[in-house]
Amino acid sequence: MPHTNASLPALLDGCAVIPVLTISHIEDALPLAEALVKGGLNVLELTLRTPVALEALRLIAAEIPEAIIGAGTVNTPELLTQVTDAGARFAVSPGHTDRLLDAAENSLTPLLPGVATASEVMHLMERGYSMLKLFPAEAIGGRELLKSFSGPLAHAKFCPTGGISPDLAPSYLSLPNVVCVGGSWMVSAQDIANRDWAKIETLARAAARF
Ligand SMILES: O=C(O)C(=O)C[C@H](O)[C@H](O)COP(=O)(O)O
Repeated sequence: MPHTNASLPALLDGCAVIPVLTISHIEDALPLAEALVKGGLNVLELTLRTPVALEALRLIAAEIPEAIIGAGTVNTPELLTQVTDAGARFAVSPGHTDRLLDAAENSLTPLLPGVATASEVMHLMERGYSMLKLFPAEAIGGRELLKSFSGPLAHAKFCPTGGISPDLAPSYLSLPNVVCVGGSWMVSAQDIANRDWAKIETLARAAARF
């Protein structure tokens, strides 16, 4: 039986906001994840955009058991294998390819694949996926696009990400086809560079109330 991401809703249960992390310095990994978890956000997406990302993933997975750590930017089958080995509980991609979906079918790590069009939603639903990342959400129509999808693609559920601010997040979350939103507003590069973990925790706490 090929794997889809049917296990994702249970893994993300109760999570409305997924912080999208980009870590440039390995020594930031643990205090950053700790601040988010303390603020009430325990599902984290760590992007593979920096040279230390895999090591940071491994560290958070090993040291912070309260965190449900997933990997973002998982754009190839090779990366899916690497993040699985590093301890990722789920993987996220900005889009999808047949190679990536074939690899995900044989992986125990559930994939949240990215979509931007109705055809892509149909393609993924045909392959057994009903929970999808809408990316880049704001740039491609955001809430209006999701409302338009809800009629003809009623069974698809989304985690919109890309350009979502704390002002916009609640109105995304009020849509019936939105399960959670992803965003980086509570983990800005500037706050991480300042090692302002208290501010990040405060922003996380506000997001956890959405
Ligand atoms: O690296 C990836 O896999 C991504 O797709 C990145 C993130 O989903 C967006 O960059 C988050 O968007 P912002 O909230 O606008 O910062």
